[in-house]
Amino acid sequence: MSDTPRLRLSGVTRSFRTEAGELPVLRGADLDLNAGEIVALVAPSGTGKSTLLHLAGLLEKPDGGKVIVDGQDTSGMADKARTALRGQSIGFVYQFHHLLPEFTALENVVLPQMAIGTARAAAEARAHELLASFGLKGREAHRPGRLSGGEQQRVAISRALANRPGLLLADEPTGNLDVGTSDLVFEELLAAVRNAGVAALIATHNPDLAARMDRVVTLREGHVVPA
Ligand SMILES: Nc1ncnc2c1ncn2[C@@H]1O[C@H](COP(=O)(O)OP(=O)(O)OP(=O)(O)O)[C@@H](O)[C@H]1O
Repeated sequence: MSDTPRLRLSGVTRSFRTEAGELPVLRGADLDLNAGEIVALVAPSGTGKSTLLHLAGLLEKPDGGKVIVDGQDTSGMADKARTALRGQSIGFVYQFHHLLPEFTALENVVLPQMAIGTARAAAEARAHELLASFGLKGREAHRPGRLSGGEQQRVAISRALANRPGLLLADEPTGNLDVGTSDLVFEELLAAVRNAGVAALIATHNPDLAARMDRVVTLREGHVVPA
């Protein structure tokens, strides 16, 4: 495994224009995430967790500072290159599954692989393997609407890991599940991430879940600091 951090945020700034004026959310945030490291992001509502995850995930650009993914500085990158890097190196899990409702569980895991050029047969084999590892053997042909909330999140996690990303970003990944299911799915998520040696940044409001990760950070006055 290389020593290059899977994610490096360096002096990242981001503010939003609001009716009350300029709202500085991130004021020079620094964070290094090494391969295999699982970090919890626990911070009060409105302090910038989603903003940070969107910037780390190359969904938005910072006003200043650097977002470096797998050693690649994304600052001056063209949109096409950012999209390619995102597809190849970053997996996302959201609070709500965001699966494509018209496609089966299998297809939802196959499509992001085909989007980066994986052949269908190989993508299907990988999808079968991932879904089986989350206990979804026999459910591959179901559409999301016919799966339980926990099953939907397991498909979403399979999808996030499908391209073997170096970095997984998750925003309250089990936040919409009941407590028992949330614990179970969260354990499965952590096990899969550890197995794959993926670096993960996981925002959660749940201190019990955060305690199971390697490190807990928070946001204070626009900076990432140890919790
Ligand atoms: N596009 C935007 N335009 C204006 N203000 C925004 C925008 N996005 C976020 N904000 C503001 O920036 C601050 C941080 O928002 P963000 O969603 O990152 O917080 P959060 O910590 O993820 O909150 P929560 O835990 O409630 O999801 C909030 O005050 C929010 O209102």
